[in-house]
Amino acid sequence: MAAPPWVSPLNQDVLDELTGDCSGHAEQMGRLLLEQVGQSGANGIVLGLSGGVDSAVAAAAAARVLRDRTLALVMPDSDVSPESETVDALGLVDRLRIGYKLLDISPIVRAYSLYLEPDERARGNLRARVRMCILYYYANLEGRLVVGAGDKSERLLGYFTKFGDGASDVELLAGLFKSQVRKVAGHLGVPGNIISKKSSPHLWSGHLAEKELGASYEEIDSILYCTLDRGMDTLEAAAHCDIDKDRALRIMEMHRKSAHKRSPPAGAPVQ
Ligand SMILES: Nc1ncnc2c1ncn2[C@@H]1O[C@H](COP(=O)(O)OP(=O)(O)OC[C@H]2O[C@@H]([n+]3cccc(C(=O)O)c3)[C@H](O)[C@@H]2O)[C@@H](O)[C@H]1O
Ligand SMILES: Nc1ncnc2c1ncn2[C@@H]1O[C@H](COP(=O)(O)OP(=O)(O)OP(=O)(O)O)[C@@H](O)[C@H]1O
Ligand SMILES: [Mg+2]
Repeated sequence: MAAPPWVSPLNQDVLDELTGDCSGHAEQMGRLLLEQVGQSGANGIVLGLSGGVDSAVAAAAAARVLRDRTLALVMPDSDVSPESETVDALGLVDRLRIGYKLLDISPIVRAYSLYLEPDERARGNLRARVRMCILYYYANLEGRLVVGAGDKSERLLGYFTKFGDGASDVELLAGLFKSQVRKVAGHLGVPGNIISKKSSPHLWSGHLAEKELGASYEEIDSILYCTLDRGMDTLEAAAHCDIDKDRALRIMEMHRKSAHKRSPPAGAPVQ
């Protein structure tokens, strides 16, 4: 089968280097969770479980150390979420033996839409923000911390909804590129179909991450790794990774333009 148009040939050595030894990451995530729950005095954690690989890894890491204190919220919007995602999320909850609630957010999103002019992107981000509100509802109700599952690739590109899925008390995957998350998922026993499925925010029908981003995660991870972790300039990284230079420049442009999503709001004190 021909590769989709947003995928270009790639230097596999770079990817092999960055996904090299992933054996310690699951333990690190467990330590971070225990430390944050311990220090805050929280009763446990709550996380959104979509059926995608990021939240599956977060849930599996949490189940290892806080099985009885982990609540997974499965929150499809039945107007746009594929049913297969909910089936995968519920299957994982069963396998991990963690507590869960299934809540269809479609009536909530529809209620907003009664009063707001239509816009696909704004409504898509609203879905992420409705999920955030429900996560914090349960955090308040049951004394839990909200655990976010944005990976390093998404965070560095700003590929998340500000104050939506980007809002949390603990970011569990922020140190792992998407390629690393997929490998750690294997160590944690996440089912193969969740690991290999195409990444998607499902904020609207037919929404696919790599299509919207215009590059594959392998390309994105290689460029971000070579520039930000290994200190190459963008064109050097593009040549090193065998990636089209305009694509590499676009990736780094997304990184620069999204700096505001990784910082406190302008004017807010940082201490
Ligand atoms: N320079 C600046 N300084 C300070 N603030 C700035 C700003 N530029 C924009 N802003 C603010 O940021 C807002 C835009 O950010 P935002 O509301 O997030 O919206 P935006 O970045 O336009 O959209 C979110 C993106 O993340 C993707 N996403 C969302 C959720 C989950 C996932 C996933 O992978 O699962 C992916 C989604 O597909 C979309 O591409 C602006 O409306 C403005 O309020
Ligand atoms: N239907 C859903 N139910 C519960 N939480 C959700 C749902 N959709 C998204 N989320 C939350 O928003 C986060 C961001 O979604 P995102 O699509 O980036 O992650 P993912 O689905 O776990 O993995 P992938 O990025 O590979 O699709 C998820 O990790 C999850 O916590
Ligand atoms: Mg997803």
